[in-house]
Amino acid sequence: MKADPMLREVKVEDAIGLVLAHDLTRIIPGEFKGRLFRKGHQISEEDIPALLSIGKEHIYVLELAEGYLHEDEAALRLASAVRGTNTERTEPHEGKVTLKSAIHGLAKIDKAFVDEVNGIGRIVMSTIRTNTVVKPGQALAGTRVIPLVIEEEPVARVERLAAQRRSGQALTAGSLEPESGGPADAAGTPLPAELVAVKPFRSLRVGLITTGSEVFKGRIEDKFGPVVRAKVEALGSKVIDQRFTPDDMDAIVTEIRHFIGLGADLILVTGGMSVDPDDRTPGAIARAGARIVSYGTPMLPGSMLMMAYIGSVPVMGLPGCVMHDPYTSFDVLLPRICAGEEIFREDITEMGYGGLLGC
Ligand SMILES: Nc1nc2c(c(=O)[nH]1)N[C@H]1C(S)=C(S)[C@@H](COP(=O)(O)OP(=O)(O)OC[C@H]3O[C@@H](n4cnc5c(N)ncnc54)[C@H](O)[C@@H]3O)O[C@H]1N2
Ligand code: MOO
Repeated sequence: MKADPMLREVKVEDAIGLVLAHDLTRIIPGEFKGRLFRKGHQISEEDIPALLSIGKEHIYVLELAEGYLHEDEAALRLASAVRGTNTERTEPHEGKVTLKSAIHGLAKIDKAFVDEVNGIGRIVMSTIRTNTVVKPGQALAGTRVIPLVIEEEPVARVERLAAQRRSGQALTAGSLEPESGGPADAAGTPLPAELVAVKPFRSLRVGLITTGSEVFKGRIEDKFGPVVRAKVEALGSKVIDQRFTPDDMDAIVTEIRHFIGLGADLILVTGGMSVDPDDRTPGAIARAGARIVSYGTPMLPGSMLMMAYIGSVPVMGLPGCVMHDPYTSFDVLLPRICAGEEIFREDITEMGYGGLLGC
């Protein structure tokens, strides 16, 4: 391999007293993968057998020229440029910097920005998917550059892209010219964008309505309530009350209005969502005066879910599979609602791609 002009190649036996230019990794399959020596380590005579054992007969000593960055510094600058609210940054490790969540919340990752950065070349920005629920300490993004030493320009370009994106200007691929289409408020004023960030969950007061004559009349025990309650509580919200109704539209409408009157932040109506004559929930949500965002969600399981709003209060019709399957369309939408986001028709339609999980 051709040596970089900033790196002086030295035989290991001649390296005593010199300083390593980068972390050195040891891999023993099935046992160990990690750093054997840290960048900046001063080589001593005892290190020589270990270096030879990982195949190093020569090492690089770093002499950085003007306008060039070491991989650690480049990774740090990239991570700092993209880091948003409620994130923590690690120190470089083997040339990589990780951004982690500082809180339990909803990861927000700007996919278009990530694509743009990775299109530059020799720069890696690897992230989890946006709208993932994350715990404190969970990794959100990793940054690194491919060469050990890189010109400053591509890193500075990411910094410029990040600054422009944050200031609410979307970018056309490959250019730094702003275009319309960035995040904006209702008046069309551009909003600052987050590139890698975590939104905290709000504590919502949730009204739960369980429909079904078989449950109402005591023929079977309610199994929906405990499942929904656990999902709501896991996100830091609370079910303020659970009301039961038979398969009767007026009764369901009455309970929806009851929770609106109580000032609930979210209303969940379980069961009665499919095609039987006794399935009254979608009609009841509409009759209660809701604006229907969608009846039908292109995700399996969870295809019969209804997303609606009465004023600003989200109302969801939850099909039977929410009680049965561990991960459905409800588990995609609930965290976003708990993070204070409004769900639009487009959010629903894009759930189809990758949404076939079973059922
Ligand atoms: N021909 C079609 N069949 C089905 C369709 C369809 O589009 N066409 N959709 C399927 C999907 S998807 C689902 S999900 C299910 C059920 O949806 P529903 O929300 O209408 O569920 P129910 O009919 O109300 O109940 C189904 C099943 O679950 C029991 N149940 C309901 N609530 C409770 C509760 N609180 N506790 C315990 N058990 C409950 C209920 O007794 C029924 O056995 O429909 C598919 N079929
Ligand atoms: O809504 Mo069903 O909810 O796809 O199994």
